[in-house]
Amino acid sequence: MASHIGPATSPYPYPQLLHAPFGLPSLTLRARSNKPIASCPSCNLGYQRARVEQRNGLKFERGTKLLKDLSTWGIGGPCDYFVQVFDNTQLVAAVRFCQEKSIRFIVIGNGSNCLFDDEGFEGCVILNRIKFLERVRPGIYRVGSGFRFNLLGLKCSNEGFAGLEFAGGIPGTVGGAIYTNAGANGQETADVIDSVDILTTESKLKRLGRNELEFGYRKSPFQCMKDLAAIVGATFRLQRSGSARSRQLEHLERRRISQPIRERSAGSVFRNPHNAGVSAGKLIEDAGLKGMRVGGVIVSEVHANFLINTGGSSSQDMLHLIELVKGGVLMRFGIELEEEISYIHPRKSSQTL
Ligand SMILES: NC(=O)C1=CN([C@@H]2O[C@H](COP(=O)(O)OP(=O)(O)OC[C@H]3O[C@@H](n4cnc5c(N)ncnc54)[C@H](OP(=O)(O)O)[C@@H]3O)[C@@H](O)[C@H]2O)C=CC1
Ligand SMILES: C=C(O[C@H]1[C@H](O)[C@@H](CO)O[C@H](OP(=O)(O)OP(=O)(O)OC[C@H]2O[C@@H](n3ccc(=O)[nH]c3=O)[C@H](O)[C@@H]2O)[C@@H]1NC(C)=O)C(=O)O
Repeated sequence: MASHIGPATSPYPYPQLLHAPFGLPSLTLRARSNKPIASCPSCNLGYQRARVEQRNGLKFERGTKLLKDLSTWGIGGPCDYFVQVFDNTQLVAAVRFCQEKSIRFIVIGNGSNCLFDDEGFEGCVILNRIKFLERVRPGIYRVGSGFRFNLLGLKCSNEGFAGLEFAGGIPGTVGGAIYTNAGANGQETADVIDSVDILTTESKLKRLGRNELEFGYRKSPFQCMKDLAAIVGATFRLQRSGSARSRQLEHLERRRISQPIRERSAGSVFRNPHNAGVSAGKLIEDAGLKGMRVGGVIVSEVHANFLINTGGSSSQDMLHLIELVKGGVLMRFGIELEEEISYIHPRKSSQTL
């Protein structure tokens, strides 16, 4: 998406309080710019004063936010700027701020489909918290893109409407689900979209009807929309059904048994290969790769398409294991797996691995 605006200007170092670990002698710490950091007068340890930039009621945290705290994998270093937005006006203001400063930005939801880098992100990370839910008519739900997809799925099914049963148990946001065209159990997000509201890079709000949007398996038009700043909301059209909730409970139970839901993962790492008639997870298992480990990352014994951060994993560990898995499947079956997750490069705009 066109989330990367202007050159990557990285005025590091930003603020972290960089106190040295307890017991260590006083150090002159250096941030990534190699500029020395001032000494703390009280404890004589190196530090930088935390800085927050305020603009139009928004608080931009500079250099203190660790991306590992924003991703389900628990991996990622600091971002130059971090801001949370709760409505469209704030989102517009955040995007304008980035444009004025010529800094890149990305919009994230729950970080359940992202691999951040240990080096962090030279730009601004906008955390989407646009969370309204409106019942327009029975079966028609208008919802903010920061609304939890799991919760939307549970509510709709409980209220007797079918189409979003599969969303139960999916850890992302509505925006992330639309962007990735999330799917499971034979259903996908695109099936029930009526329209999607977006913010363009020219700060225009636009409503796109379902017939203007072409989706595919784990593909949406938003992934290559040049003037997209963010998805801000969507309207879903569901069908009345007395069995939606019981179907959802069955899916949830199957998910609980077949996926390592309590571990640190990003769901399926690879898309299922097109026309191969077999899932990526099965291919990885049959290539003998379950349990393969690099540093803190392991191929799950429960579902081989899930790579688990067992603790202390680096982004390099993850990238390395992804390459090993791809290589193993290619060698054994001649099939090239394609990543489903997005890798957020610290400096480059491209997010493909
Ligand atoms: N089936 C399953 O069990 C699982 C499914 N998933 C899938 O991953 C999805 C990820 O959701 P979530 O965690 O919220 O997403 P993330 O925060 O992980 O973001 C993933 C990508 O989606 C884009 N994105 C997210 N929100 C928006 C938005 N409002 N507007 C435009 N682009 C957006 C971002 O693009 P950019 O970087 O370009 O800004 C980002 O790279 C889930 O909904 C689901 O599809 C994940 C785990 C398990
Ligand atoms: C988890 C995600 O979505 C999941 C979604 O939850 C499930 C449930 O419908 O179906 C897809 O997985 P999947 O194709 O691996 O589905 P599963 O039902 O788990 O497995 C398919 C087949 O492969 C076999 N299988 C799976 C994993 C494994 O390690 N070994 C194995 O043999 C299973 O036994 C089954 O016969 C989605 N993944 C993709 C890439 O399409 C996600 O997108 O992050």
